[in-house]
Amino acid sequence: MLPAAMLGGIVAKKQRQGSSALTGMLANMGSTIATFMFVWAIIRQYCPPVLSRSFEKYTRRLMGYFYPYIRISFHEFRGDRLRHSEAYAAVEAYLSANCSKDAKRLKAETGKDISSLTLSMDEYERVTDEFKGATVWWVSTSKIVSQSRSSISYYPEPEKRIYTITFHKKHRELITKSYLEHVLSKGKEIRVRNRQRKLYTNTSDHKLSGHRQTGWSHIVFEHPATFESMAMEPEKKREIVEDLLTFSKSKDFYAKIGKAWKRGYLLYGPPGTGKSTMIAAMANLLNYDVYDLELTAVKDNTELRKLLIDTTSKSIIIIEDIDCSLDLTGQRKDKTEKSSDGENEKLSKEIAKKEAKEEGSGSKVTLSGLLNFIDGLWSASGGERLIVFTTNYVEKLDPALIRRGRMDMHIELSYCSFEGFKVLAKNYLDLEMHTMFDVVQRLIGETKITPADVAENLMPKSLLDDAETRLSNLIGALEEAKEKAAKKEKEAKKKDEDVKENDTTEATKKKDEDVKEKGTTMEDAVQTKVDEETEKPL
Ligand SMILES: Nc1ncnc2c1ncn2[C@@H]1O[C@H](COP(=O)(O)OP(=O)(O)OP(=O)(O)O)[C@@H](O)[C@H]1O
Ligand SMILES: [Mg+2]
Repeated sequence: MLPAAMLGGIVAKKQRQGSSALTGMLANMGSTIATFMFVWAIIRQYCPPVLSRSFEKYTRRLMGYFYPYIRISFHEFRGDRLRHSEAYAAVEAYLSANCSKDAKRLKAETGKDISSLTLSMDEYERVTDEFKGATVWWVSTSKIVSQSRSSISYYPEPEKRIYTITFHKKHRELITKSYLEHVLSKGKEIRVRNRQRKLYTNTSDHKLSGHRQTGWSHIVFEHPATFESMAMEPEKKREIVEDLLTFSKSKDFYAKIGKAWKRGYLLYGPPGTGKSTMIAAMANLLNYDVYDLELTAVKDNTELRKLLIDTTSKSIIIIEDIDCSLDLTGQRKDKTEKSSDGENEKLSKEIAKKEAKEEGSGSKVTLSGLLNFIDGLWSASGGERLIVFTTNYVEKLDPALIRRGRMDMHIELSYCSFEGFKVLAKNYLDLEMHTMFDVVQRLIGETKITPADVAENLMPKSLLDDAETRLSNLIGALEEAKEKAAKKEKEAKKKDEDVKENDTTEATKKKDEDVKEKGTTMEDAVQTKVDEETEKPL
C-alpha cells in the first residue's frame, strides 16, 4: 500500500498533468481558430466576391452537419419592407401572452383598455417554450436596414425587428408543421382579442415618413358612433348593416368568384347629415381600423400606391370630400353659394390646394392613379377592406370614379326625417313618445333640417334644461328654418319674375328696334325706288 502522502502527490501530479494537457489543448484550439480567422480575413479581402461567397456557403453546409439545431426567422416586414408581416405580429402576440413571464426584460405597451398593459419580450431577450415534449428557444433581435446612398438622411437608419426560433433538428416535423401553426393561430386569436383599433392618417412630411418606414401615423380610434345611434330610416339602416356584415363574412365567396375582397361605399349628401358619423359606425360594427387618406398630402401616384400597400386588412380607407380633394373631375366650378360652415371649410381647402399647386408643392395624383388605387392589381393585396368616399356634390364626380365595382354601394344621407328625429330623441332625451312630437313631426315634414342641427338643439345648454326645454328649442329652430326657407323661396321667385320681366322688356325693346330698323330699310327702299323712277329717261 502506498502511503497517503505519496498517493496525494501522485493525484496532484496527475491533476497537474491533466490541467496542463487541457491548457495545451485550449492553446492549440485558440491558435487554430486564430489561424482560421486570419485565413478567412485574407480570403474575404483578396478573393473575388463570388469565391468568398461560395466558400461561406460550403463552410455553412459543413457546419450544418455538426450543428444539430435549426433556426427559423420571422421578419417584421414582408416583401422588400413594403408590408408589415402578419406572421411576425402573430408570433409577437403569442410570445407576449405565453412566454413573456420567463423573460427578464420586457417591453410594456397599453392594450385595448388604456388602463391595462401588454407586456412583450424586449430586444435580445431569449425565452423557452415547450411543445409536445420538444423545447424551442425564441429570441428577439433587430437589424439596421442600410439605406441606399441616395436616401441618406439626418434621421437614424431604420431598424427591422426579427424573431428567431431555434430547435433540435429531430423535432423538425413537429415544429414546422404543428407548433408553428399553433403559434400563428393562437397569436392571431390573441391579436383579435387585444386589438386596439387605430385611426391612421398620412403625413406629408416625407422625411418623417421615411424614417418610420410608413407614410401613416396613428392614434387610438375611439369614436363612439354606432348604427343604433344614427338618425336615418330604419329600413335603409338595416340594409346597410346587412350589406356590411355579409361583406365581412364573404371571404370564400369573393375567392370563388375571383374578385378582390374589398367593397366601395359612396356616401353623399349635404353637410351635417352623418357621413363621417356613418364611417365611424361602420368601423365600430366590423371592428376595423380606419385609414383617413388626405389626398392633397400625397405627392404622386407612386406614393399613393405605397400608402395602399401599407394598409392592413380589416380596415376602412376613407377619402373625405373627394370632390375637394383633387381636381379629379376637370370640371370644377367656383362655389359661390355658401350654405354652412362645412362648405366654407371645403372652400378654404380648395383655395389652399390651389395655392399649394401654384407654389409647386401640390399633389400630382391623377384620376387614373386614384382609379388604380381603388381597383387596380395592388388593391387586392391584404383583402377585407372597405373604401369609402364622401362628398357633398355627387354630380361633380367623374362617373368612372363612382361606377359600380369601384363604389359598389351609393348611400344618400339626407335631411332629418321624423324617423330620424325619433332616434335622436331617444339618444339625447331618453324619450320614445311625447306630446310635443306631433308638432315636430308636422314641422319636420314642412322644412329641411340636418340631423346635425336637430342634434345640436337637443343638446342640454345648461344643467337645468329638461326634455321640454330642449324640444321647444328644436321647435323654435324648425319654425325659424321654415320661415327662412319661405323667405328664400319668395326671394328666388321674385328674382325669377324680375329675370322674366327683364327678358320680356329686353325682347320688346329688341322687337321695337327690329321693327324700327325694318321700317327704315323699307323707307330707304321706297325712296330708292322713287329716285330710280325719277331718274328714268323719258
Ligand atoms: N344621421 C345622423 N345621426 C346621428 N347624428 C348625426 C347624424 N348626422 C349628423 N349627426 C350629428 O351631427 C354631427 C356632424 O355630422 P357629420 O360630421 O357626420 O356630418 P357630415 O355629413 O360628415 O358633414 P360634412 O359633409 O360637413 O363632412 C355629428 O357629430 C353627429 O353628432
Ligand atoms: Mg364629414
